[in-house]
Amino acid sequence: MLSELGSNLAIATVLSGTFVVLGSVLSSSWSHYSKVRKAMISTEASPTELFKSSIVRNILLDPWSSVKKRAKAWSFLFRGPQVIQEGYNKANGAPYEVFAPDNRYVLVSSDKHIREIDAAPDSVLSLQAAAKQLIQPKYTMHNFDWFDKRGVDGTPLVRTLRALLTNHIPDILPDIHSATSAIFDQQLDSVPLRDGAKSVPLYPMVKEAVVFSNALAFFGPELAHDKAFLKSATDLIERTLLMAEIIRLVPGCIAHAAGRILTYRYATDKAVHDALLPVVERRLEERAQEKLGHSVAIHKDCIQWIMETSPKTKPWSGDRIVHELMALWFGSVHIVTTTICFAVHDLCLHPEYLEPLRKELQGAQRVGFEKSGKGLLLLDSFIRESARTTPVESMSTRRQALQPFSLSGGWKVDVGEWVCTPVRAMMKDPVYYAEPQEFHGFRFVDPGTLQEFGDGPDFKMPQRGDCAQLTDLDWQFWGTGRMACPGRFYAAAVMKTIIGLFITKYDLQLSEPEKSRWFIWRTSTYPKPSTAVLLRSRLDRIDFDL
Ligand code: HEM
Repeated sequence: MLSELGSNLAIATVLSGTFVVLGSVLSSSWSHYSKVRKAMISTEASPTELFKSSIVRNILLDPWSSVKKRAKAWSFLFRGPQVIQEGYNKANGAPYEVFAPDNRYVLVSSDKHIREIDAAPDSVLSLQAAAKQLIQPKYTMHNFDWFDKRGVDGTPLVRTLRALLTNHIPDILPDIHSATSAIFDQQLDSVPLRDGAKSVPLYPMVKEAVVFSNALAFFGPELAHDKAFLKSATDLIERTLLMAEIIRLVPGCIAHAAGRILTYRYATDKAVHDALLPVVERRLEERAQEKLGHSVAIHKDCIQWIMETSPKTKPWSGDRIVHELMALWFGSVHIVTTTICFAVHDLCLHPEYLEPLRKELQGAQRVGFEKSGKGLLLLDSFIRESARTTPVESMSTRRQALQPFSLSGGWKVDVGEWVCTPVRAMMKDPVYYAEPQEFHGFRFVDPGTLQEFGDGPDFKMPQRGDCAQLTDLDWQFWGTGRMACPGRFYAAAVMKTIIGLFITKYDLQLSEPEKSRWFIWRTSTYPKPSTAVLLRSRLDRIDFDL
């Protein structure tokens, strides 16, 4: 589906791009012409003076630059990370702008400007509004018309994830571990053994494990074991990506019609909604029964916690809870899957890290991880370095302006435009990281900790003393301040569990290391679903049991 997504988007883009570049040049020329005409009527300026103005010069004398500008905006779809990097290199720490076909983004990287974004009220800069533009929930999430402004009807989701799910991690890790191990065994069973190894496409293998983990954590064991539900819920993610992109790219006047047709033709949101709703309604009923003094089943999952933390004065309806769960599902499965895939690629490319990581996973550190869902410092550093060198996202801290917003120094963000951070470029900047282009899996480990794991190769630590951890908020990976990802502790624990299984169960290498392993769409770098890994079962393995 992801490769289908890539090729469908490419074809749709080339076709609609040609029309829209021409159309938008014509329409922008027309609107500039009208502005000039109005200006001529309303000012004292002579036509000659006005003719010298930049607008007239640009549009009437230099239509070519308008075409170039639009073409560049469309090229953002295929080379977004590069466009952002080029702007970053020129800006020298100052804000700068980039254009996509459907929007203008102002990118900021200094501490001062990032703090200004975080301090702006939700009624001025909104993460929710940016997310709404990104995934078009009205069409992709069963008509979910969420609020632009955060917390209008409470923020039970943030409390659910940040506190309740985080505390619950040690309880669910053993199930996630054993289910993932079984998923891996099953996937390998269907593949022939050649020269002692099996070649398995990595992305579907990881996706199945993440889908199970998140379904268990969010919806509970009943739905996590329902294969038909998991299939629809998995399709929902990739179709949402595809549909939202098409709706964003077609001209505004036909976006609604396109949305309706796509919903009718491709959507799986109804199936997911209809499977979740009775479960949620049953929970609401149980809560009512409990209030009357009846004893009811105990559930520990996000359905239950969102219900319990929703505002007492105006509790959320079943439908509202389901919509929130669907958005949570979409936002979490994909990013965790892709981040794990790149970390596994890095394990294949840097096999010298495997032995110390195995020692850690089979030693005393593991006990701490089982109890708290935290720790495993070598693996933590390896994942952080992998995400630093190959981040899925090139933009973070996205905020859409609901009112005009000005940054200190004069940069303006108009209503509808976004302000965000160039996370990928920042993570490759020598200002923040020594030898930023090089991969050093134990960059963030304290040398004493590394020594405990013995006499392996002499790992280079270009940033001695920097013991930053995966879940720390100093690197834009999880966003900024009060909006920073509330699911990061869960995400880190699941990533360590799944990557830990690859490390302890297999010797691994890329099947075709010379082939490209990713493709770009807008600001995202996606692992190619066809990339396969050669897995050799480690007969002498002591499994990383939980
Ligand atoms: C590698 C995995 C993940 C990454 C890189 C990631 C990254 C992010 C980022 C960059 C933001 C925006 C923060 C901002 O703009 O300031 C965010 C928000 C969010 N994330 Fe994650 N995330 C991940 C996994 C998860 C998971 C597994 C969950 C759920 C368990 C989750 C739930 C959320 C929610 C609900 C928000 C919105 C927070 C709000 O509205 O205040 N994320 N995440």
